[in-house]
Amino acid sequence: MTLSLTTPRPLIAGNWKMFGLEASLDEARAVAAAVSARPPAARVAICPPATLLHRMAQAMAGEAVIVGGQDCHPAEAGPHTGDISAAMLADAGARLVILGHSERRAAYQESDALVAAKVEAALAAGLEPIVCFGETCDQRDAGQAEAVVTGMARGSLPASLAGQAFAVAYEPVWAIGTGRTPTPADIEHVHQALRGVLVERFGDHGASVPILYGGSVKPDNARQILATPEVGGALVGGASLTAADFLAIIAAA
Ligand SMILES: O=C[C@H](O)COP(=O)(O)O
Repeated sequence: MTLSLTTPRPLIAGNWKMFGLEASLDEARAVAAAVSARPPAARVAICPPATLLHRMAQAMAGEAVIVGGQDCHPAEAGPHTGDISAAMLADAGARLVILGHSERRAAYQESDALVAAKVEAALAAGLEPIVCFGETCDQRDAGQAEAVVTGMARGSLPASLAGQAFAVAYEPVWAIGTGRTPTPADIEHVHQALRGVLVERFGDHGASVPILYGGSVKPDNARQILATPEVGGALVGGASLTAADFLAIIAAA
């Protein structure tokens, strides 16, 4: 990864999804111990399920690992059974939150407008959002990847992000959990298009917002993916569940 003085540190974020019980905290502790002993070039985050958030944040206190949530409700509080607000995430110790992940867009019909409202809620609670976009296999095959992803970005990134700390993630749906990845050229192409949207929306600030890649990032492909122009980090699913694999990806940044 080529870094200039104006390039922010890359971000390597682990998304544990709906995996992890109390014993899994040992993996996070192992990650924290390693990155604290030998600080990496990248910022490191882990986003556990909500049940582990508070305990992980306590375990990571004073460590160089940021703890984050995987979603939040757009409202500050209210009668929303089963939901969690951004303020609750922050209260539990989260400092960032993943929003608009394709698994939520697909399972709960989350629209770009809803994702944008969640981003507003996250900012109000002082959380750094990681906002996700990605095309399906059919959309890629139809040559629509760039148009789909930039359209999602325009609809999901509210103007209030101007000047705020945030990241975006390009996650092709067909690459998530499949072991398949786009070519570096294809990743660069979509990231360049996303950079164009970020600059169009946020000017100079948009030029420095990290654009993460996510979708089957593993220890054996991380170095190549992270060296791709315009890749500012990774959003890692399965390989973030074990300290050994996640640390290998962190070391590649
Ligand atoms: O949020 C993470 C992504 O969905 C990638 O998941 P994966 O690394 O298991 O493919």
